[in-house]
Amino acid sequence: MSGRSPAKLVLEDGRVFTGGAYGAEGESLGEVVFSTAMTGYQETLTDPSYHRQIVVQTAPQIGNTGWNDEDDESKRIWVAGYVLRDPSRTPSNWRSRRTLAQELDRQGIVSIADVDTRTLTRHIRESGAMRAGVFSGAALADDEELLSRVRSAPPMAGADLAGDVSTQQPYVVPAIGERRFTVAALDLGIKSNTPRMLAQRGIEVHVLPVSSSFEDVLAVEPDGMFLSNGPGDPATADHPVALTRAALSRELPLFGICFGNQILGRALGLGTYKLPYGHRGINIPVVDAATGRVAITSQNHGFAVAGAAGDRFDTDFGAAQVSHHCPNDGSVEGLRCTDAPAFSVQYHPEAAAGPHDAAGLFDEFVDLMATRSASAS
Ligand SMILES: NC(=O)CC[C@H](N)C(=O)O
Repeated sequence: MSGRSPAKLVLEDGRVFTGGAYGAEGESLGEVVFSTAMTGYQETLTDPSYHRQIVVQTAPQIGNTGWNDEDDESKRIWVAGYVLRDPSRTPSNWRSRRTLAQELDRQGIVSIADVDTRTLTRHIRESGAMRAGVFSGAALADDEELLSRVRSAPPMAGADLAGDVSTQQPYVVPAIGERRFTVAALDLGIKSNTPRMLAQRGIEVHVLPVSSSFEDVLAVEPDGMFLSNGPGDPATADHPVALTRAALSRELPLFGICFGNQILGRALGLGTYKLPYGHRGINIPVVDAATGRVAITSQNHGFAVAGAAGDRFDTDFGAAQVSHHCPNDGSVEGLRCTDAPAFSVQYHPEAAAGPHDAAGLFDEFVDLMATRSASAS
């Protein structure tokens, strides 16, 4: 027996899972999604792309390395709630400062443990990601009442969330070593490791609020523009799409990750759609159309760009193609312009804790800026 007080996870379709209260007690509402990552839970919890989502970990034991003061991907935990099978009772790691449960409690994240996460994950795979709520303590009530609270929450489709997570003020992450390039990074929910990996390549990163104008972008005299990951439905990201179109028409070198891939897709005239249950994990294969090579990647998205493996299409900015796809479901995993210096991927080259197969994409961005500045001078 865990000794935990009762808690419930209630799904929008009426399915109820019982477990024990973990972290903070109370109520959390969001979209329930599962991640198959078996490590890196601290990075998952602090990834702003998980804003308004209740994350289920399929790995049964989570929390073994506790919580440290170095690995956060942002200033806080963003997941709305957390669902676990069997949290570690005795974390052990030289960097650990407190337990996962303590940190969830400290940040008020209402979570649930002792859940049959295997059954739950199968249910989400069959019925799709949907709204849900975690309830414990004073928030517990009968199932009908809890279900009506879940159904009153806003769905993820149509949610415009980048403004909730973006920085209010611009800030600069200096280049490590000699500064080679300056990049304007639009913060749609950027993870700390992204500016770090750019900085390691001699890039001075100006992280800009999502509300920035194209004049704000140009004011940093950028050699390139970067579109970050972020939460919410890409169909709502009209302003970032407009900024991207402005960058494309000026032939400003551009690189986008995840939400950034969806925004580039829209800027090129493609649609986006909601996947049934998304891709969340750290061992998801991606095929490169140019070489046929497969990379094992970290992913976290619920939407995708409409298209198919290897598609070539005309855009307002010349030709472009689907550069990568996922062999699991055939969905688009990358875009590349042929006539403009722009590319993007749906997966995460900045992934920490790994895998690192895709880290070379940051070098490609550097090469794109180097080619561009050589041809301009
Ligand atoms: N990690 C991300 O950038 C996610 C992008 C988008 N919110 C999605 O779920 O598809």
